[in-house]
Amino acid sequence: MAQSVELKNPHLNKMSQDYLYHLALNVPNTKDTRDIQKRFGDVKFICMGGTASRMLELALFLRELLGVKDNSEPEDLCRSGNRYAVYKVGPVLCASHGVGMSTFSVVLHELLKLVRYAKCQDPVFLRIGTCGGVGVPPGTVVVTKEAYNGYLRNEHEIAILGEKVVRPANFTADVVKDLVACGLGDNFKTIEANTMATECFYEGQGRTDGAVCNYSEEDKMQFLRKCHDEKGIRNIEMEATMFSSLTNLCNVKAGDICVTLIDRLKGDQVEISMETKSEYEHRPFIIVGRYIQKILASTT
Ligand SMILES: O=P(O)(O)O[C@H]1O[C@H](CO)[C@@H](O)[C@H]1O
Ligand SMILES: O=c1cc[nH]c(=O)[nH]1
Repeated sequence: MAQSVELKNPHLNKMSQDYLYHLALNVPNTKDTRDIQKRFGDVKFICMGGTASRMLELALFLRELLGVKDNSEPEDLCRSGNRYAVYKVGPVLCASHGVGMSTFSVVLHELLKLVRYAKCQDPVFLRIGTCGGVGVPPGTVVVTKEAYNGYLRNEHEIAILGEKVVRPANFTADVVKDLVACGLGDNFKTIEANTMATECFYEGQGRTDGAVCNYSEEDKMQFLRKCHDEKGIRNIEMEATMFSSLTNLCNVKAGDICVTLIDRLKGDQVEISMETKSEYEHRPFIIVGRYIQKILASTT
C-alpha cells in the first residue's frame, strides 16, 4: 500500500508554520496543507543535480518523454529564494543542489519536508550528477550501491551538538537494481559500483592540482588504487554519503546515478569539451527517464 512520508522529528508537529526558507515555499499552516497538497501532492520523483541548467534540461527532457502537454518555459518555483532552482513536470520535481554535501543537505531537508506536507505517496529521491571515474572510461554511468566517505568508510559522519554522529550510507537496493536494469543495451556502459563522496573536490579527491597539495603523485595513485581494489569504488563525487544517510533515516527510497567525466587513474584535470560534457550529462537522463516510466506504469 502506498505511504506518505513520516519524518522522525517530533518538533515538526509543534510548528504551526514552516517557511522552507531556502526553497521560499512558505507552508503557512502545517495543520492544514491543502494548498501545498494541491500543488505538489502528485509528486512521485524528486530528481536532483548540481546545476540549475542541468535540472532545466532534465525537466524539458522528461516533459517530452512523459507527454506532459505544455509548451511554455518551465517555471523555477523557487526563484524568489535565490538559492536553488526547482521545476515541476507532471509527477517529477527537478531541483538543483549546488556543489557538495552542505548545500545539498539544506535543500534535501526542505524537499523532504515539502513531500511530507504535500502528502506525496512513496516518493523516490534521485541524484543525477557528474563525477570522476576510477578505472572506468569517461562517459560511464555509475549507479551507487554503497557510499564511502573520504576516510574510506561506508558511512556518513556529521557534527551534531558538538558530537560526531555516524550514520549508514547505502542506497535503496531495489532502486539500484531497477536503475541498472534500465541502463542495459545502450551504446555506453552503466554499472553498479561503490562511490566515494568527499568534502573537497581537490585534496579530498586526491588531486595534485589544487591550490595546495602536500602529498606526491605516488601517494595519490596508491590511494586511488586502494579505493578501486579494496573498496570497489568506481567513481568519486561530493554528495552520496550525506544523501543516502539522510534519505535512509527518513525511510524514503533513493538512488544516485552519475556519469564519469574523467578517469582519475589517468589524470586530475577535467578536460572534456562542453559538447562532450553535455552529451555525457544526458546519459543518466535516459536511464532515469526509463526508470520513471517503468515505475509509473507499474503503479497506475
Ligand atoms: O555534477 P554535480 O551534480 O554537481 O556533481 C558533481 O560535480 C560537483 C563538482 O564539480 C560536485 O557537486 C560533484 O558531486
Ligand atoms: O572528478 C570529478 C568530476 C566531477 N565531480 C567530482 O566530484 N569529481
